[in-house]
Amino acid sequence: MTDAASLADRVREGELRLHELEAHADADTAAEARRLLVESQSGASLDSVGNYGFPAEAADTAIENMVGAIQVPMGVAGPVEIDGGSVDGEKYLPLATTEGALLASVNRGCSVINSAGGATARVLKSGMTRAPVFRVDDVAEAEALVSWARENFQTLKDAAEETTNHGELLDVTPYAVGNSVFLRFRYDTKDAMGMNMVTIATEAACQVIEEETTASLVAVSGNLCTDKKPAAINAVEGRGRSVTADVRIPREIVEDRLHTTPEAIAELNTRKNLIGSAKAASFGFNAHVANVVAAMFLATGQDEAQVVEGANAITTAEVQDGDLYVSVSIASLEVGTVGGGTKLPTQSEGLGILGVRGGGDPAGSNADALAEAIAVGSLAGELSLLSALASRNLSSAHAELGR
Ligand SMILES: CC(C)(COP(=O)([O-])OP(=O)([O-])OC[C@H]1O[C@@H](n2cnc3c(N)ncnc32)[C@H](O)[C@@H]1OP(=O)([O-])[O-])[C@@H](O)C(=O)NCCC(=O)NCCSC(=O)C[C@@](C)(O)CC(=O)[O-]
Ligand SMILES: NC(=O)C1=CN([C@@H]2O[C@H](COP(=O)(O)OP(=O)(O)OC[C@H]3O[C@@H](n4cnc5c(N)ncnc54)[C@H](OP(=O)(O)O)[C@@H]3O)[C@@H](O)[C@H]2O)C=CC1
Repeated sequence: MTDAASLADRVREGELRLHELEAHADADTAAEARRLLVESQSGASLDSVGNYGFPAEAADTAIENMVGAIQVPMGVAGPVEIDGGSVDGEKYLPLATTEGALLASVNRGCSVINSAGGATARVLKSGMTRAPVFRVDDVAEAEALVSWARENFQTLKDAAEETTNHGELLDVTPYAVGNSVFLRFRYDTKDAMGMNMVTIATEAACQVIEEETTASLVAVSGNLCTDKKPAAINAVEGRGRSVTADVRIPREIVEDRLHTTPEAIAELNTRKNLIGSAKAASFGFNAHVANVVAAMFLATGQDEAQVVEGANAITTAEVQDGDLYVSVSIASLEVGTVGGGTKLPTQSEGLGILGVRGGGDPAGSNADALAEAIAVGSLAGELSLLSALASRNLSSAHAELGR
């Protein structure tokens, strides 16, 4: 019997395990069986969680033990005019969030950017990293490993690239601490965010290192990568895409549309985003770039834990000949348009709104375009929030739209 109730009974009786139901029924039935089990054990209703709008099978490489889907509302801001290295023209920005006032804020920023003639965005550096950690006997061996890695880059590149059609090893940077050696591998992963790709490729290179040197691999990830943790190395060296967006806004537009002045925004940016962040020892010298990064990550199927790195952003604001110049530079924005969650039906539609679904031509251009769109969305959000703070209407806006 493979109906959901029978499957749930068989799990209760210890005949089947919760995670192996897909071997006995289609993915939707397996998810329904799990809901029945969880509902009976917890007393919770999972009616809404079970009311999802895609075949459960489409999520088979995205989740295990699936019971349904959490639905986050999605909206659009814009369209916003972007002059990018890989994205060009008017684009609606897809954002998924539960924070009332966020879309209104980004929308206002987009509308002001349009009135100023559009924003410029460029990816300035690109490369996904993986840094395995090796054990050696002492510092003499550490030095020998570091020298070997420097002299044998081509050998490591050949081994790594054997595992992928798209990935290219760009460089390997060694770091040694006593008898621990870290080799930070950096790859061009084209349109993939690349964490699976670079982990597989680096593991192949590590095998060669163990064969050719005295070093022992302790772990393919030694945290100097650094993935999904706050880390200065990403803020300084970059990880994924390092992307910048800017705009110059005439004074009249700042006064009419943002209810403040270029001077007030520039002062606020210095005291809040620069001095305040420095005093807090924050990596994020910005107001709420993470808001836009998180919302666009959810809407386009990115790995949501990497919002940690996406918050490594600096916002600048200055008065130029009476007008306002604002920029946002995100050091480590880890995005892809193929692989991972980008394949899911709703997320893939989110990418479609930006015209960046799947692989780009040339390879890598779609992920660059996505990074540039996120940077412009962040710029719009910064502009609007800084204006709301400068004109003292942040709390009233949230009281009106978010409660
Ligand atoms: C809320 C506004 C935009 C009002 O701003 P306003 O200027 O009073 O609004 P308006 O009614 O005059 O409309 C201006 C434009 O805003 C947009 N707009 C206006 N309303 C909507 C709406 N309902 N839906 C969609 N778009 C909307 C729209 O573009 C509109 O132009 P139009 O299209 O009409 O020509 C403004 O007060 C604002 O941006 N406030 C800031 C809110 C914000 O950024 N919240 C998120 C961040 S807060 C947080 O999470 C982080 C924090 C604060 O803790 C970080 C930190 O420490 O700094
Ligand atoms: N393994 C880990 O340690 C971690 C994994 N993750 C997860 O990894 C996933 C993302 O990894 P990622 O490697 O991006 O995705 P996938 O593992 O889904 O692999 C994407 C693959 O798509 C192929 N591909 C097809 N067209 C292109 C193109 N135009 N550009 C680039 N690649 C293309 C590549 O194959 P080929 O290589 O053959 O060329 C590439 O390896 C996410 O689900 C994330 O949550 C996140 C953090 C850590």
